[in-house]
Amino acid sequence: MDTQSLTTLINSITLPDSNRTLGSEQAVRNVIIDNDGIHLELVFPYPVAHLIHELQQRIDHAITAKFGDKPIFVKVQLDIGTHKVQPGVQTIAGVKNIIAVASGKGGVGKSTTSANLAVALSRMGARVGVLDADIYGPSQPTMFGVAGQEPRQHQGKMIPIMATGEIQVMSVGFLVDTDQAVIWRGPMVSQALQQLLFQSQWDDLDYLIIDLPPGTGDIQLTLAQKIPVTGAVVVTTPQDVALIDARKAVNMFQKVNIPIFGVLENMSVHICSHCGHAESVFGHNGGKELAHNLGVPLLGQLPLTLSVREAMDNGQAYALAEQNPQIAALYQQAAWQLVQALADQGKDYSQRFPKIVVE
Ligand SMILES: Nc1ncnc2c1ncn2[C@@H]1O[C@H](COP(=O)(O)OP(=O)(O)OP(=O)(O)O)[C@@H](O)[C@H]1O
Repeated sequence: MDTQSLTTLINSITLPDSNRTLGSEQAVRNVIIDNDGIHLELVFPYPVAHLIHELQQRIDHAITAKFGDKPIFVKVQLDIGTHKVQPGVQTIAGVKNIIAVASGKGGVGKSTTSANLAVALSRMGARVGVLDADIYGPSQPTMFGVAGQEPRQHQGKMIPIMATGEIQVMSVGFLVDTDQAVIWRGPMVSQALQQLLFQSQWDDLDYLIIDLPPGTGDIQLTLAQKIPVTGAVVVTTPQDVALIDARKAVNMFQKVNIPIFGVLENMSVHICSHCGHAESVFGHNGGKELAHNLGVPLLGQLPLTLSVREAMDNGQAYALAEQNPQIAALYQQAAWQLVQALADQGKDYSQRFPKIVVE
């Protein structure tokens, strides 16, 4: 056994639930063979805690089959970078990547999706935040069970509220009586969103999820023009009225050069909590077809289930994932596809170079 052939073998191993290999991800560093056994270091551009166990088994199998039984020591590190955003918009300190979660139509489960994707990403080992940009109807404080809390101030900045699972949450719901916000007009709404984002002291986030209000109004315009967005997730139910509006949201992102990382179909089927019967209440596969037509991944098809509704209403977003492995697996699969799509985006190196001024 020599290092070269061992490295070639390790490079050919595929990642669980992916067609990527350790080689295609350039993940393999420092393969060392010594008296103790085999030592290898893997570096990934996305969180991988969810797949480490299976990956380790694949590595053990492959090496043992070819080179016989030897102790194998695998060290895993994350190197999640900052990726490109719309031209002309600067990235923010403390936030590597912003993911906008949008829908055309209201009530399709955007906030539910935002909260659950955040939980999934956190459980996968990423540093995650959620910004509730639904100024007229903030729901993240409720879903994370932190409603009524007030962010502390530090050196003129607001410290996001820490929800279970180490998720940093900011919402207009922490700052104002939301009944007042209903009468706000365009410029105030836009101002509020920018304050929430830029005046918060985000602590080294790999991903900040922005839960947008439905539609393509003032908030979306501000987002497109002023906020450094790496990409978007579009949430829809399978029914035609939701899909028509979802396409409008897609068009908006495409116009402003924000890539769509995928479509998540919510409320795909209703699962009866008594007999387990699945019924397509809102039609069949609409989100799947939208994703296909756009040429983007279908991140998942989430059922309409009582446990999800109850968990969201009771501030149990994190507990849902721990108590309901089937639902957790669907969101994890969605988050896994999302971070892979995001990692394919070009990197942003603008912060690394000094500005050159020609006089
Ligand atoms: N998969 C699901 N199963 C059961 N209930 C769900 C599911 N997805 C969302 N819900 C429930 O549907 C309601 C609306 O969901 P949510 O608030 O996430 O939608 P939204 O698109 O963010 O709404 P809005 O347009 O008001 O911002 C909530 O009560 C939520 O708990």
